[in-house]
Amino acid sequence: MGATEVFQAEGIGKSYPGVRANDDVSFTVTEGEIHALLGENGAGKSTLVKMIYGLVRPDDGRMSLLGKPHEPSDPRAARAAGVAMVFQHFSLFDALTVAENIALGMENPPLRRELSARITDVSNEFGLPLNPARRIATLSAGERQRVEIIRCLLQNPRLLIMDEPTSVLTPQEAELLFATLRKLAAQGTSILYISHKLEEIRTHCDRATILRGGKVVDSCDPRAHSARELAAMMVGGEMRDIDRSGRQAGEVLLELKDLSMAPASVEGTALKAVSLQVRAGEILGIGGVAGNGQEELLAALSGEVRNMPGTVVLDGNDLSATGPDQRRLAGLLAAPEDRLGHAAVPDFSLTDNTLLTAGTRKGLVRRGMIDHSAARAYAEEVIASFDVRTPGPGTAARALSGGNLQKFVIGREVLQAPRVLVVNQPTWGVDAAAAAAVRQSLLNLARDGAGVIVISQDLDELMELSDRFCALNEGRLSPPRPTEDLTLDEIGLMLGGAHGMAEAAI
Ligand SMILES: Nc1ncnc2c1ncn2[C@@H]1O[C@H](COP(=O)(O)OP(=O)(O)OP(=O)(O)O)[C@@H](O)[C@H]1O
Repeated sequence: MGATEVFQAEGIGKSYPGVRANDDVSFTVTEGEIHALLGENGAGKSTLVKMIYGLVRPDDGRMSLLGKPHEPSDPRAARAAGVAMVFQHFSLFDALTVAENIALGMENPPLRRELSARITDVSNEFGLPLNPARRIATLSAGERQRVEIIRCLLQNPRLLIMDEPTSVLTPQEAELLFATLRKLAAQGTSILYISHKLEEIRTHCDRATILRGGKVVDSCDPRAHSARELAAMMVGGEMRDIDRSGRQAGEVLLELKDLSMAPASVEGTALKAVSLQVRAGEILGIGGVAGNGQEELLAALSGEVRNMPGTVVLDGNDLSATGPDQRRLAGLLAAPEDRLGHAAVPDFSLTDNTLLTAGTRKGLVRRGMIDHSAARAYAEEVIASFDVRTPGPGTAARALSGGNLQKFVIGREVLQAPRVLVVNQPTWGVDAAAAAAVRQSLLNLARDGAGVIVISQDLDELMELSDRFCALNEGRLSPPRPTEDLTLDEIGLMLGGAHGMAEAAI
């Protein structure tokens, strides 16, 4: 045994109804190590870290931290033992300042002035620029994450858990985060890191434990493997290549003409004279840092927000005054970014969740009557076609792992054969194999003659999928450019000045 052990799990098990989420999981994290947890959606990563952080109790096995038994009854006990966790979804109050939010999470907060000074110290020490007096509402996603990280660092954790921390960050913000994690590791803090971004894990992690179906199937030095090899270990088989063939741009299906729209909330972004065309058989990629009007654009297209006459035209018909149901019937479908709450009702079964968007177009609701067996059959079709890992269509949406719910949400729209499909962050939190499947389904949809708009912060994804690319920047859409000719530098320029970018690059 070389390096000092900080955390150890031995034979950990946890079952949910119909699912063995963790099965005989054993692994060790050593001092100052950045340790990746890898696995497909539903492999059991979140369940495992929730047990370490005291949110879930294991059914079997033992954990130890710094040589002592680790059996936290709640997160407070886990924090007291030296474990901190940064979640995928932030839990910050928009109306309060950075310092006020951090004070709220502390057991014995010091006086505000002293706390602000400590926040500034930690932020300087770890290169995470943050002003303690700023209101959360004014911060970018990357800055909000810094608040969460600094909150954790003030506890001097021995083990810091991060669940998909870079999925909301710009490339510059992600670099800043890794520089911070390196410093922390050099000081002896151990980091347990969940991510689906394999290149990121290869570059920054010292060790990887790979889970499949709740079991540890491998452990390796990720730097010694290609991303493809890591993906193969996760799925237990070879990755298939994406097939981009067979697409041909045809007639214009959807046209936005000078679409302007007030923001949905005070924190929102106004859309400013957005114009675009989507042709049959093509994928239009829209890049940009979150918060630059992406949600507003999706709401304007889905019909959740009505538009000025003549601004949204599908197949020559003005849809601007119509709501979501009429747009779906006409063939304009949308899958929003926030899957739990917006795209799906958490407490509804998957069957009932099909009714939300497929009710009319798939004939699951006729003259106000729900056809339950048709809805169930459609849910089953989505589950089978999109490889959604779940005990069945009666399962509540909230019981699915994040990536599996995303596959369900995208599948529910794709299988309705839209004329035009708009998706926002289609593979956010989705594992490499499932992301490839989701992307392939969008390519196939376009190949079969639909128009697709992909809104995403993942530039690699946009380069892989889109025929033309435009950037959304403070509610303005740049003119489209053919993706083939674009270099990453040019894309950077198109995104340049986007909200949060300049600051993150400092
Ligand atoms: N509260 C719960 N109730 C029922 N089943 C659950 C619950 N939480 C997790 N599961 C199930 O346990 C399994 C493991 O889920 P978990 O969220 O740990 O996976 P994951 O590897 O983190 O996935 P992802 O990468 O998609 O976040 C999944 O099949 C999931 O559906």
